[in-house]
Amino acid sequence: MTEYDAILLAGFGGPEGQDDVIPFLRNVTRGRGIPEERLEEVAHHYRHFGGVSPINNQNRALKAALEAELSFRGIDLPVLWGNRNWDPYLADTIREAHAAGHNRLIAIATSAYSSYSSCRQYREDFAQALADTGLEGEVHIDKVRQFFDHPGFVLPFIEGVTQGLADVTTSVPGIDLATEALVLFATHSIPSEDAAKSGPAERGFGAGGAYEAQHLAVAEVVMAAATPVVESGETPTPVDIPWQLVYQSRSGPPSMPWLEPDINDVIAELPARGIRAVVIVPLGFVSDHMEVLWDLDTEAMETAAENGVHAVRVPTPGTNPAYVSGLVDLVMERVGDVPVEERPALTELGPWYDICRPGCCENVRLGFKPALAGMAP
Ligand SMILES: CC1=C(CCC(=O)O)c2cc3nc(cc4[nH]c(cc5[nH]c(cc1n2)c(C)c5CCC(=O)O)c(CCC(=O)O)c4C)C(CCC(=O)O)=C3C
Ligand SMILES: [Fe+2]
Repeated sequence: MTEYDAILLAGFGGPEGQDDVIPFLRNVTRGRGIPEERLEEVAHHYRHFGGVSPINNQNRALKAALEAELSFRGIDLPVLWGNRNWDPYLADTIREAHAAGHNRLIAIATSAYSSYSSCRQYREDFAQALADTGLEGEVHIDKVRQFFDHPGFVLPFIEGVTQGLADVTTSVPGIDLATEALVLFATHSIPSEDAAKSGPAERGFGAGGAYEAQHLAVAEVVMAAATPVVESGETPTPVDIPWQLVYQSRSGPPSMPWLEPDINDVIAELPARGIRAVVIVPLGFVSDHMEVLWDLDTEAMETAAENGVHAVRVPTPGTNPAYVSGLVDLVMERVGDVPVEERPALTELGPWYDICRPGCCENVRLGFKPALAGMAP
């Protein structure tokens, strides 16, 4: 048994009004070398929605759903919510936790895959929050494993793709799913250099690192489970529907390589490939972020319409009961010190590590920063 006295739900944070937009963007991009034009562009996405990101309300809803699930299971752990880049900030949440007597926290970061931005940066910000509050040695923070292949995270995507393919079949009469449809698994692009450094070096993941390998492995699981089976003839045969991993939300200077191809470039080529419909899966996102509302629902949908391609976007896990219950399972496997071989994982890559390996997801440009919940370098 590992004794924890609270769950720390660690979010990214987002603006909640027009006045928050610029200060929020400055928080996110401090020291990052993001070009001014890119910031203006992103500010415009937020301004379009009244300066309000959906992310904070998504996290409020997730917190409430986790509390309900914990109470239903009779588990006495409060859920404390803190963000990396906006109010409520991690440091404030941790200070309040300590004041209320909670000193052994198990963190859930709202991010499923391995990379600097999606794992290590959360761990660095935990370390920074303890330094800022002077609570090093007083408050202890562990973090649940990256959960890209946990059934709770994957099931909502399986439901969504199944539903999306059914929608395509009815909306585009006579479509042949095997030749005229395409499932696009979309995730956040990251610098190629960060991708290569994602995950432990000794696992030998190749150029795209653990980040790309994890997305590809989960996409395969989703396709295998969501593919319709044709019942005609002797043996039911699954329809072999083409799918592809694509990237979105590229930032940084144009001279710096980021993961490609971009979802819009791929959609623009679809008429030439004879594709008439796409199912867009926000595989890299745990809930409706600005990247989903703008980059997918606005931009990618527009590109699809311009090219005469029917497009449906699958829901994010959000507060899907399977996801909420899966997150509680992830906490409870740590509380119960459940052995690795008994932990659920739907791909060969997992279950991922509780304690990140030395050098895992380091950022070569920003240099070394202390991080919690990992092995000593
Ligand atoms: C992998 C990844 C995730 C997924 C993992 C996770 O979920 O944590 C993610 C999530 C998010 N990213 C978000 C917002 C932003 N990300 C930016 C910048 C960047 N993201 C990066 C990567 C990722 N980002 C990177 C490599 C940069 C370049 C600068 C840097 O190296 O840090 C910028 C600056 C402007 C721009 O450059 O686009 C903004 C505003 C929001 C909030 C959205 C909302 O408000 O709903 C969320 C959830
Ligand atoms: Fe981001």
